[in-house]
Amino acid sequence: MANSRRRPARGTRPAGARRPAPARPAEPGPVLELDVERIAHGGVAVARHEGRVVFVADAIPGERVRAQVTDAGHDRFWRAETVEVLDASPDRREHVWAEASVDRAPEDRAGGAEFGHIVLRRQRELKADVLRDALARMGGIEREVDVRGVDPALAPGVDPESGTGWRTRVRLHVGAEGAVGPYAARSHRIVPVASLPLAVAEIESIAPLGADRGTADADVGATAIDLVAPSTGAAELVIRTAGDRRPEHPPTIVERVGERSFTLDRGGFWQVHRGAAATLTRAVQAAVDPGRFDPDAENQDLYGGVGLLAAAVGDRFGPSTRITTVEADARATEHAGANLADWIGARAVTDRVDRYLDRLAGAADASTRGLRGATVVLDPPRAGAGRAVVERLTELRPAQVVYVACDPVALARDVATFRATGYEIEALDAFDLFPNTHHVEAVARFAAIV
Ligand SMILES: C[S@@+](CC[C@H](N)C(=O)[O-])C[C@H]1O[C@@H](n2cnc3c(N)ncnc32)[C@H](O)[C@@H]1O
Repeated sequence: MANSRRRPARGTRPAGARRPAPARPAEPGPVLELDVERIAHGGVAVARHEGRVVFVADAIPGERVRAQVTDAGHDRFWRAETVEVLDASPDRREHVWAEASVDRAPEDRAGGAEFGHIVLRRQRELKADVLRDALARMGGIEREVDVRGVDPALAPGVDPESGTGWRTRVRLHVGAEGAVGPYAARSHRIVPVASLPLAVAEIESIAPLGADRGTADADVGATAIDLVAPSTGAAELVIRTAGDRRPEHPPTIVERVGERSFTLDRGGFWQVHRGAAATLTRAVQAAVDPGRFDPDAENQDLYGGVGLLAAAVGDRFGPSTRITTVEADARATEHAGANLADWIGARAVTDRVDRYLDRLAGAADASTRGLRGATVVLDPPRAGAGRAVVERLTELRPAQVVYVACDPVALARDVATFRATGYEIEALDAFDLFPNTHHVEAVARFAAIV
């Protein structure tokens, strides 16, 4: 069971601790001088060597770098790590996290901040490039898009210049001999760190960092330490062990977004950037086309979590708006029901979205409207909604779908399915909810073209 706040004694190797992955894959190759061409999905850059693509980490398009090939085991491409920057981009800066810097050996670079050496403006341009390229190649549409930073007014404490101080959830791993830290950039090797600059200050202040604080969590069989800083109440530290099971009544926390409060399990899903929930609330409200919105239709918040985006829709269109939030996790649905209790028209359902849509399709006949005329908010996990869900959803002919996407390639694949089923993108916005990483969030509105 997870336990919080207990600080065990220093010491021995934990029974269930994960062994670090080997620092290098099996087939390291040569050190190359590479001209870096463009950015690829996943935060690595693309260069070429003797006709072969080389994915190179910690480089910026336009730079010339020396890179160690770490994986030469593929015919079509190799992987490499920058070990020296020979001709630096004007957009290169000192890494915001010293422990993730290119000055360190690649295997000792902390993961999770793979754009931290790039000025924010350029990070956002690169994210826009990836999104535009994915939409063109996989979605078949040419579309310009800007990636916008979070409005500083929505994220107190976040530094809008460096893009630090935003992460409200952090997982540190506990390894052999009690080492505690994030994983290295491209392996499961634990990198002990003295700072967590991407995290909000409350998390940094309670995290077991640095040699002096060390950790003895290993002694209680800890495999990870989760740090959670909700927008109300104190930050918490939760020790995870190998046999962890979710307790019947997990501790809850409360997150505030504007005037609204959302209760959720402490370990439950919540948008990670301090200003993300408010940013997406605004973005979804702006994305819904009021001309297509019918408050009496069977509006849906699919992959609804604890009801954040259903609330966004309800707050825009009024308390009698009908909306059903659908979520696979029963505890989250329970919270969604309570969080949305002041809406007469709100319902929370525990189900997998694919099964739920199948049931709706089965029930939609002359006597029910199904999703005709409805507005659907779709906020799937990183893998996207997928072809089966998009096909089933569009068969039900909603008036509009507002898709919140945290992966450009998954979005682009789903765009292709939407288009094949008679829906087109009408609006697209993108937000930098993960500064100093390669991740980007997009909000798109689809509507039927026939
Ligand atoms: C990206 S989160 C979005 C949650 C919510 N919209 C928010 O912004 O807080 C995706 C949610 O989908 C849920 N989920 C994942 N797979 C699902 C599925 N197949 N059917 C229903 N819900 C699912 C997860 O539990 C998670 O709460």
